[in-house]
Amino acid sequence: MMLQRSLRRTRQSGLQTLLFSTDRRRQVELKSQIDIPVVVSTNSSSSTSTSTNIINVNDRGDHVRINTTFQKQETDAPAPDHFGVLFHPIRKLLSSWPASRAPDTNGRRHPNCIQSSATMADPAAAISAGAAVQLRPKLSELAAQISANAKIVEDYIEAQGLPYPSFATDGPSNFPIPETAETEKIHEARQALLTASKRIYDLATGPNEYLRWMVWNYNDVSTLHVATAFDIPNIVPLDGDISFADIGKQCKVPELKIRQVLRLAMTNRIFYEPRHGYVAHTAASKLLRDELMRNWIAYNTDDLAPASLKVVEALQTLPDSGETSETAFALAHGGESLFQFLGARPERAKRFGTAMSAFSTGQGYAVEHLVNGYDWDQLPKDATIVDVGGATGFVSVELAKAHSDFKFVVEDKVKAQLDLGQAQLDEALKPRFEYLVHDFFTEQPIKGADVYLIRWCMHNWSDKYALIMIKSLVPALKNGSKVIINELALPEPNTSNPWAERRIRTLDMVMMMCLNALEREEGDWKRLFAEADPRFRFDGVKQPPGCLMNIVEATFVTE
Ligand SMILES: C[S@@+](CC[C@H](N)C(=O)[O-])C[C@H]1O[C@@H](n2cnc3c(N)ncnc32)[C@H](O)[C@@H]1O
Repeated sequence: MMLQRSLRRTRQSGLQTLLFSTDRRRQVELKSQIDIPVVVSTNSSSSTSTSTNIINVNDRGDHVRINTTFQKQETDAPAPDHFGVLFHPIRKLLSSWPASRAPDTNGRRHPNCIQSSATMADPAAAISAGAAVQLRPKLSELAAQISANAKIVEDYIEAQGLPYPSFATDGPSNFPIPETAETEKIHEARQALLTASKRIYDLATGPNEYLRWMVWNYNDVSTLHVATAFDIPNIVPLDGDISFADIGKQCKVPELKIRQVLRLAMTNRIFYEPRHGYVAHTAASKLLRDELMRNWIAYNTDDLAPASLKVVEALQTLPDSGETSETAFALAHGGESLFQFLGARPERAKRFGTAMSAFSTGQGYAVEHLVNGYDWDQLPKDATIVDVGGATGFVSVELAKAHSDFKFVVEDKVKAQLDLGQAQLDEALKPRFEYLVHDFFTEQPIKGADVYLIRWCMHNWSDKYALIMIKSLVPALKNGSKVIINELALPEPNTSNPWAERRIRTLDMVMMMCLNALEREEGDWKRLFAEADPRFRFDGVKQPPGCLMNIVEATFVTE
């Protein structure tokens, strides 16, 4: 009866919440509106009767409804804690969240998620519980979450004397709170703020309007396209303003049309009108002067947007293709694959390179996550690492700095990249480095290395080619050789922070559109290794804390 005693105690004390310890890593708040009739718990045996209950759980601020069916159970095992029996299904749900799938950037389940991933007993049930989280938020609860989390964030900014977030011309271009161990909680609050804000906006819009607006988003993209293509961010002075008429003259576009475009852009806080007929910069429009941002926008508007309108045709005419030449991108660009297209246009290739670096050099993608997030010390002290598709070898260089006896072979098909890496290599590292032109679709020439590292290469290729890539390694592998792949492993739906999830699912879609490729789930990785060779032991997927990428590992076992 310990649960009943606890509930009674809570009601008597007038508290609104109970603290429920699920595992050593965290505590979950449960609203005290729990009314579950039959629970028996003793020190030596436990039993529950069958009953179906709807429990309103507030899991760190999110409202969740879970339908729980309890089977009648008799067991001699001591109840793990006073909620252990009653909440066994929920407890299982929460604690089965595997460390290898740390779902948010800080290695914890996102506060707005209740279900775990592959290892859960009934992922489908959990996903539907997760869907309930997303589909049935209450406006007032969301508003309360927004208010509470905004206060946490604001208090921190003010206490630290940081610049206040703003779209004013002198506003900071990034959210002002740095990502450090100390600010972890503040960033959690910011994430919760973003998630609740999006939900309340969607809810208050309603499905009908929401859909109409969603499909109109290309107009927003078009304003960015026009602004950057006509160099308007550089025409508008950093201080002061300029008339629509003068912008029109400089762009050789009628004033009226410039005004039409910019006044829509202004609704997104890109430029603003400080006085009638005049345009000035906001913090966002100022960023459009930045070369990385302009490359990112141009790559998306010129190269990808036309491809996005060809996805239907690609799926209708070439649904099963895994070829890079049979993609929506190729349909939109005269039959050229992305690689052919870039190969024939050095300027576009350069722009693609900088756009990609803008996307993937952020904090969550830093090489240090691979250097610090994998147990390299388990390898022989003088291990040989082959950096397959390693470009200049910059990843190997970082590993070499941390492990003074490791040796490296950097392989790439593009000799120019290897030459550049070799030219930049520190004298002290030279004795431990080799560079080799190699096509990763052909047999691996470096035999018996301890690790074959593949970073950001596999997601460019369909399973057909990913399989060839892994099989090409097999003749070189010795017993115990490891294949380490460092890129993404898609989480189960609703198990990660919703913003991170949208980002990687968008990337997944882009990989299909451009290359008939994909971002893979843990199960996809496991299947690839099993298909490549039965001697692979799949060791799983890890996500270092704070990292947006995953480390996929398999060991070749012959003895
Ligand atoms: C996205 S980059 C990844 C580079 C690096 N591993 C990293 O972590 O940033 C992909 C690399 O694969 C190389 N590559 C593409 N096709 C290749 C092939 N068939 N054989 C070997 N390298 C290839 C490219 O030249 C490029 O350097």
